[in-house]
Amino acid sequence: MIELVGVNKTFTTKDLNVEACKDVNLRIEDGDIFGIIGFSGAGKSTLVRCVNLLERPTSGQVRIDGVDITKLKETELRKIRKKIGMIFQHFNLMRSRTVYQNIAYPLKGSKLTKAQIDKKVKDLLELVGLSEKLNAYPSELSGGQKQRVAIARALANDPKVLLCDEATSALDPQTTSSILKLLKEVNQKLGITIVLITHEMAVIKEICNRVAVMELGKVVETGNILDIFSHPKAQMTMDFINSTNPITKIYELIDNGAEIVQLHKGQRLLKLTYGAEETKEALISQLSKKYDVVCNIVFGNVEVIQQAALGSLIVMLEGSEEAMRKAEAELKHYNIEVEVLKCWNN
Ligand SMILES: Nc1ncnc2c1ncn2[C@@H]1O[C@H](COP(=O)(O)OP(=O)(O)OP(=O)(O)O)[C@@H](O)[C@H]1O
Repeated sequence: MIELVGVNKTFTTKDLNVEACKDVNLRIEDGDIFGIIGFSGAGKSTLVRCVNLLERPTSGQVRIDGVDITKLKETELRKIRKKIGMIFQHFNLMRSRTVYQNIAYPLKGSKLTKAQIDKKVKDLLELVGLSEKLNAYPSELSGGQKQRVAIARALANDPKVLLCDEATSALDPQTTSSILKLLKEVNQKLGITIVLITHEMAVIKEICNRVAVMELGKVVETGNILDIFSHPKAQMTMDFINSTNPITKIYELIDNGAEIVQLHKGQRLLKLTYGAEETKEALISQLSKKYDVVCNIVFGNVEVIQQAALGSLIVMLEGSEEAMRKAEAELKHYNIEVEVLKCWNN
């Protein structure tokens, strides 16, 4: 388990102090694929580099399996670092060495025999699907292939944790997907905990089970991926979620005064977000019967996150003020997020 306790990191330059991480408290369980999302400059890279002390926190603790590694001597720290692999946006491969040599490099000075190293490298190449490229040089590989080599190299020392610093940001969507699939395989087959930083919610959605949202050095929200997607609290989280949901087209339509969102007296436009549990209730049809409101679906979207359905609906509600207020309260009672997008009088 990784715990960050009250982690602060301030960079002091000639003319200013930058507080890159402010009082960060996080707990990452063994086996998690933990995402850290934030815009550029939010402090994600600094935070993830604090986990293996590539950056030393200005204050606070970094506990790995209960041990505060900021207090360890250099030799002890080196041992811990071997158990924390890392991959980067720009791969950081050694250009003058072959794929095979890149992967074997971290095993230099290990107790393994040459034959054992050879087996290990070949097994890793097979795991990342690049067995035929063992004698190629990095310049002869695509971006996705380079990242596969970097993953194999990061796994050479049998780490317990793999830190991924924007590992897919330089890759096209299809290659991103294949690398994320590989990371998931690494997590499931080898039981390696993955900490992944990104500025793309689509990446988080595809493989993470937990997420922390960072803004200006602070963690503004953290939780299970489905809870975060179905009931986000921080504005920053909502912005990230909206960035991957086609339903947010509605905001553009409202801004442009499109016909489809024009309201008449007694109408109200709502956005409803609901998780798997809530979909079991036929709530929309019940509402109409119970509260004498008309509820028309304007459009909707359902996506599957961590094998659970998450729905969003844009609905037009029509009825008396009292009836609509009660209908909205009923929706909230069933744990459905209700956002009033527009009322007839404004
Ligand atoms: N070595 C450094 N010296 C001074 N300031 C730094 C240093 N490293 C990072 N910073 C500053 O710390 C803040 C957080 O940077 P960081 O790279 O952690 O953010 P990020 O969320 O990873 O952004 P990006 O996605 O653009 O890499 C930024 O304002 C950055 O300029």
